[in-house]
Amino acid sequence: MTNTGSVLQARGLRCVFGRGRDQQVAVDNVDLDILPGEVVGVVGESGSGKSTLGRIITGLQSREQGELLLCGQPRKLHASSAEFRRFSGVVQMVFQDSYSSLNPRRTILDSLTEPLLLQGQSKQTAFQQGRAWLDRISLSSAAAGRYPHELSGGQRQRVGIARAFIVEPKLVVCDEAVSALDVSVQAQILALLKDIQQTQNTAMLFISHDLAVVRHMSDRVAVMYKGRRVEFDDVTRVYESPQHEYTRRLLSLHMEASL
Ligand SMILES: Nc1ncnc2c1ncn2[C@@H]1O[C@H](COP(=O)(O)OP(=O)(O)OP(=O)(O)O)[C@@H](O)[C@H]1O
Repeated sequence: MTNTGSVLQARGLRCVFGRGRDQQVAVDNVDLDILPGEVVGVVGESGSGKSTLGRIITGLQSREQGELLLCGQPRKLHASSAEFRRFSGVVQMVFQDSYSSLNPRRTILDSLTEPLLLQGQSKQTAFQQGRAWLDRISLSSAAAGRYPHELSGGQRQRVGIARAFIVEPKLVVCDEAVSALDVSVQAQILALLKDIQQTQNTAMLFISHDLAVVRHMSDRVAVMYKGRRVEFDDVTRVYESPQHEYTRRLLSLHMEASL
């Protein structure tokens, strides 16, 4: 695979869970590329392999096969904490449940600045940046010393987003980043995410089962079906003239649900 300046280049990714008759091919021969600053949405029904794909890219999940380059650097097949750390300045993740990225026993400022400290920054510089980020995500300075359970779901997700972007990674994988939030809060969080992503010109893999949200956020969209990427194109083209039968079905279900 040649390095074309893409933030992410993936060829033939494959991930299998279980053995024998219980074997489940979660991600099956998936190719993907993401350009600097581009937002690629991933849609598909439950169990189609969206999260597994995102976890392979962030290094939280091993894969059996496939080449994966992040900013031209090959990522190993096996997930490990060393591999995760090696790429932490390049790729970060925003989880559905912000409790997954925030340690319940650590203060908000400690959790927020952890990625900076892992990169070797001094505590003083990291805390300074952390406080500036709290301001940027519209949290008061009092939030610095609070614990995750003392914040609302929306505030926690703001911190989860800031924690992912604080190291200025080239790529952020968002897995159902707003699905756990009230509809009224979702729009604010999406606006914040888009604003930070555009200001930092960060590429994003935006995984969601919500087709309207993906259309709003993405430049291109990949449609997953039974572990396969069945369509991958400009978001308007996919939504207005879907080529694959499964995409047409998914879109018509979405239309019915929104009537
Ligand atoms: N750790 C695991 N162990 C065993 N099977 C798994 C594991 N993670 C995922 N799977 C299986 O892999 C398939 C893909 O799951 P995945 O979570 O990637 O789908 P998804 O499209 O993200 O679904 P959802 O929208 O419900 O989160 C599913 O059949 C799932 O049951």
